[in-house]
Amino acid sequence: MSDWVLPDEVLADAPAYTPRPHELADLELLLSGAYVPLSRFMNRTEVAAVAATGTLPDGTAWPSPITLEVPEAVAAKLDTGSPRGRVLVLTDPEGAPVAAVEAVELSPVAGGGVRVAGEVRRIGEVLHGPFRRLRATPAQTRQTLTTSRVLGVVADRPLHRPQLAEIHRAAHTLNAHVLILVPVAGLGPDGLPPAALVRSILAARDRLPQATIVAVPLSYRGDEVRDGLLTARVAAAYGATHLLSMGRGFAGGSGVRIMLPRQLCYDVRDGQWRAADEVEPPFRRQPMTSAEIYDMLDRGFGLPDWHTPPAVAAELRKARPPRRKRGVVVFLTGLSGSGKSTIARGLYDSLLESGERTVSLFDGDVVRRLLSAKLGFSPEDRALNIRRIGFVAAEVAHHHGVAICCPIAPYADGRAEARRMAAEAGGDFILVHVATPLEVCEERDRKGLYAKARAGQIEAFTGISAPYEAPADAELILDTAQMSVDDAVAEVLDYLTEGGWLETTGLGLTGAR
Ligand SMILES: Nc1ncnc2c1ncn2[C@@H]1O[C@H](COP(=O)(O)OS(=O)(=O)O)[C@@H](OP(=O)(O)O)[C@H]1O
Ligand SMILES: Nc1ncnc2c1ncn2[C@@H]1O[C@H](COP(=O)(O)OP(=O)(O)O)[C@@H](O)[C@H]1O
Repeated sequence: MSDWVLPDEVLADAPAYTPRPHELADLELLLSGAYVPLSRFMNRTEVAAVAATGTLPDGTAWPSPITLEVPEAVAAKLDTGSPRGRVLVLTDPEGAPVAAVEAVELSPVAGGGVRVAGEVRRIGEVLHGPFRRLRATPAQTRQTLTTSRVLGVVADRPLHRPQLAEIHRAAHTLNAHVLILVPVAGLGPDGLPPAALVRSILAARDRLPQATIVAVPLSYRGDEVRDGLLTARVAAAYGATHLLSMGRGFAGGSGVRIMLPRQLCYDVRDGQWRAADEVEPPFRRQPMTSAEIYDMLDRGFGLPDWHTPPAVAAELRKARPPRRKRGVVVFLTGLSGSGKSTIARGLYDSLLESGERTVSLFDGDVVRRLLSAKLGFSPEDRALNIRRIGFVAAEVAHHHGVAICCPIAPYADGRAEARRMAAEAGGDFILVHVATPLEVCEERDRKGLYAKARAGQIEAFTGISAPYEAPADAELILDTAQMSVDDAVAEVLDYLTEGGWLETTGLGLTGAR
């Protein structure tokens, strides 16, 4: 830690900025000492060293850059040369100050934005968020660990019986206390929201050996090897001497020894989980894969007792109700005049008629008049428009409703953000690309806008003078040049029915024109 002095009046005058979620998670880890010996956002030399050699300049192994990037407008308010001018207050998403960073170096990054390097200092407690009581710091956690061996387990997925058996076996072999670290900085690899993951782990508590459970703001960056190394480092900071690798490619070299799991299987003769080679094939039952587990939950089947303790199964049923009860966002994207609103209305009417699900329609006109009043069509305004739509749609999905939205949404980034928001709210997201060719949309020109755009009377018109990034991740693609309105609506309804979001019976198509 630095001996950085930070008087109150300096803080009061300092600019404030809310970092992105993964940066806030890094900030928490820096502040809590989980990234020891690192205590600051990295500077250029450190980032270069990590990229080139996988070490900090002092030789400490370090897999990933830990950086903070701010918009140019924020960086412009900082003066690295002056002790008062280089203070940046970092706030949580609600705007409450969490920390200050001493911006000793600013470096522009490709594609806009400026990287801010410097020490961080906590200036406010994070008071909110579920399961705060489980957020012990590494120092607090280490104090409670009295055994010489501590088996770390990064529980980024729920613990079913095979994993529980594995933990028992490893803890017994090592004669170690168990330290369960639950990553809570974002969606888990199975797409479970953090609070649901923690609940599922707590539900397995009485099936664990003596264990300490800690929620850690760890998030994965998408590179399994580096993520594994960083996780091992964090586990060591929390006091783990060993780390049980549960399907993840952890690697040693960070002060912990990696325990490779043995593939256990269920022995139908006595209901025990044993190493596969200890059970003869006719009596062996393999653990279920994540895909099998989630498929059962999606279809509303209970998880079997031989595989999952009932209390864990109950939590997972809550977190992931069957699709016919789960919230879902149906997001139609496409050019102006492609047919989004017409299909959305047909779908909405059908669902209202069937009465099977609660449904909200966020039609373009209503959105632009109310939710996004005063926004225009610059890339920034469109992004904000889609963020707002994605936000309210995710809230609908959170409460198990169906949200239908039909903005042009021309940018892949905005659509991805809407998808993420739905997932974080525990809902599903179905992207429907209404892929009617531009010529057909222009030919229809229902509102006469294409003619005006061609005549240069409307600036930045999608498809003419502004981009439309065709999705590569659409669940459904409809070309309305080739089909009737009824058929287009029926395709979406079929998709929802086949996927289990709607019951198979009772849907008429009378709403579609
Ligand atoms: N410059 C420009 N580009 C595209 N569209 C324009 C523009 N100016 C006005 N309009 C009208 O606004 C409707 C699109 O609004 P959206 O909210 O769906 O757009 S976006 O998702 O924010 O890009 C769109 O309606 P739809 O035809 O229903 O798609 C147009 O009628
Ligand atoms: N299969 C179809 N699906 C949807 N709209 C269609 C179809 N065939 C023709 N159309 C016509 O295309 C136009 C689409 O307009 P609209 O739904 O407002 O598009 P958008 O919301 O994408 O701007 C409507 O006049 C509609 O009647």
